Amino acid sequence: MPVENSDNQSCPDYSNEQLRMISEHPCYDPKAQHKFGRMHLAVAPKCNIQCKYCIRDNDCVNECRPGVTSKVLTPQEALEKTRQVLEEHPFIKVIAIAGPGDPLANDETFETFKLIKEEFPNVIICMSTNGLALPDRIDDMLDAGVQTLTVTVNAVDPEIQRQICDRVVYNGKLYKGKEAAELLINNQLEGIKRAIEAGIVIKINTVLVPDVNDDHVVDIAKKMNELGVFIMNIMPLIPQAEYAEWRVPTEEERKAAQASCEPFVSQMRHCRQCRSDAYGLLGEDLSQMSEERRNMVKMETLRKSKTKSDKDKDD
Ligand SMILES: C[S@@+](CC[C@H](N)C(=O)[O-])C[C@H]1O[C@@H](n2cnc3c(N)ncnc32)[C@H](O)[C@@H]1O
Ligand code: SF4
Ligand code: SF4
Repeated sequence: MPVENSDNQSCPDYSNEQLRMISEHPCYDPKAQHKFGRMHLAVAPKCNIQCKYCIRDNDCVNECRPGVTSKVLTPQEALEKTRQVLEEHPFIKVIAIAGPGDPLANDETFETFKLIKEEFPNVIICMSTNGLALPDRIDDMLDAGVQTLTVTVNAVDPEIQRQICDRVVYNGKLYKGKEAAELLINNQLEGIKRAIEAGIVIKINTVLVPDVNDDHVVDIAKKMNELGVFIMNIMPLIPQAEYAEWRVPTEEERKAAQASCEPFVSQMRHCRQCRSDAYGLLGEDLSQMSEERRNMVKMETLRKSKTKSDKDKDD
């Protein structure tokens, strides 16, 4: 069944199973965001590239941005956390690994997913990567049960990419400058193509960096359309690291970028730029709540599920 989208979009035909996953994934379907939650397991601290806007931090309790976590977990700790959280919050349907580094640069990612898939075969397994190692790890990802995947694509032109990331380590070798940017883009495009062929549903993240890639996002969207990417998430730059002095794109600039890309790839407009250990509904990160507030949310969830089962019995 083709997914509803613009006329000139070369969307693959999605299977019923893929459509079910999309409808239960709070980032892929805006209607799912108030019903279903996701949990990020922070098991992946290392990264194989250095984006000029990224700072990865552990022990951050109060900061709410990508790349931070309170603690890096081992695969076994991640499994135990999943047991506890899914029991208390059964509305969480997606178990994801999104850092604090790059999931494909950490073998713990695959160990964790295998443990989780064995015990919770019905959850949606999701991952977020820069895509450098994607062509090499598709089979490992399929073995580990990955079904939905986000790739961060900030440029499809190496001259623009090198202004955002110009250092990558691939097969033990350091690449710099334009060569690094070219390698990253080629692997991302090849990896996305192969992942889609393998049945993985793809979202891309694009960090909107004013005066660097803002006029270029539409070229990214056109390329993603050719590949059959499901949805594109244009996120505003959080100024830090080498981009600490850069300006944040205005709301108008972000909306204009989304509008220019919409004819080519559907746009996600409800991203919360979550932490690497966020869990719960998108707008209600339980990792950031006090014990007391968490218990209130838990009681409310139990109350709602009891009301629903009472209503189902009556019907
Ligand atoms: C922390 S990364 C983890 C996954 C993976 N390493 C990646 O880059 O896709 C998750 C997302 O946060 C984004 N991100 C990191 N630092 C950011 C910043 N300063 N401003 C906006 N987005 C940022 C990344 O580009 C990526 O899309
Ligand atoms: S790929 Fe992800 S974790 Fe690595 S430097 Fe870039 S944003 Fe940070
Ligand atoms: S950062 Fe955005 S895309 Fe990722 S889990 Fe949060 S809301 Fe979804």
